[in-house]
Amino acid sequence: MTAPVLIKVGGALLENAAALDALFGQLASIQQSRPVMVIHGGGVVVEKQLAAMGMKSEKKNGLRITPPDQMAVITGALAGTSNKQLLACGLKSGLKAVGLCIGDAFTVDAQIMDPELGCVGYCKEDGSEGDADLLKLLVGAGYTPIISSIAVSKEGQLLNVNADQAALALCQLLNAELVLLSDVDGILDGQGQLIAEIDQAKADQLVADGVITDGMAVKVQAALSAARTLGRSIAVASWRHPEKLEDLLAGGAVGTRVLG
Ligand SMILES: Nc1ncnc2c1ncn2[C@@H]1O[C@H](COP(=O)(O)OP(=O)(O)O)[C@@H](O)[C@H]1O
Ligand SMILES: CC(=O)N[C@@H](CCC(=O)OP(=O)(O)O)C(=O)O
Repeated sequence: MTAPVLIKVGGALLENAAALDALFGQLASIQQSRPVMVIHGGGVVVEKQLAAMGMKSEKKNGLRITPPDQMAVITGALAGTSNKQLLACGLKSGLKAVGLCIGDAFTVDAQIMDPELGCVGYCKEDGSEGDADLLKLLVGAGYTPIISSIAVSKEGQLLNVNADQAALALCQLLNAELVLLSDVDGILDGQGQLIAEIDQAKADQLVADGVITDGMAVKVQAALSAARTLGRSIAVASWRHPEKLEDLLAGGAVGTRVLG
């Protein structure tokens, strides 16, 4: 089987119906020649739904502190609202889309990351304890899995996994080609210019200088880790330009290449 393409999309995409349609149109076209899977976030949706319930939310080093009493709302926002909205868009685009989470069939093995963060999940980075069977079955039969970052621990607890970290675990499990799509053109330098290529040393420097912060710092670490273990670069680009996706997959200069 050709290596699948794993596209990670960030939450802000869910608020942009035109961009969603354009992206899924491209994915349907790519799916003609190679399998596609989508892993998604939905931080914006989580924030809106927590606020609507009168709940406060905070992040620490780019990760959402997840008290147990917020887990039902967060699960609903990610595995429910966000996942099913993307599913609907995928189906409309002609894909045989299926909406899942990383906990289905214990695809990704996750455990509590740090009790101070509450129900935040940590995935084994190399995917060694996951189970790729379900996704291989679906992808082999021409389905397009659309997967949220809600995990289930071995003890049966629902966990909130950062979607970039979930993407990292999945791409390692499936040896997939990972593309991280966000609301920016790629990783930007101190002048707001796109960085074409970045390695660990350059990333560490930009994080230390406060140029790479918040969610982008988590994303870059996930991409560096995947690039290192898979032995190939990982692209960080924008979902605002889906027309560039095929060029990106063909190795063109689109977004930032994160080198291992
Ligand atoms: N150096 C940087 N280059 C680009 N974006 C950055 C940088 N540092 C911080 N960011 C922020 O990271 C955001 C993308 O990360 P995140 O919010 O987690 O996105 P997503 O939801 O797409 O995963 C950008 O919208 C931007 O505000
Ligand atoms: C632990 C943690 O931070 N979970 C994230 C999961 C969603 C996510 O990562 O969404 P984006 O890709 O849109 O940022 C959260 O609750 O926001």
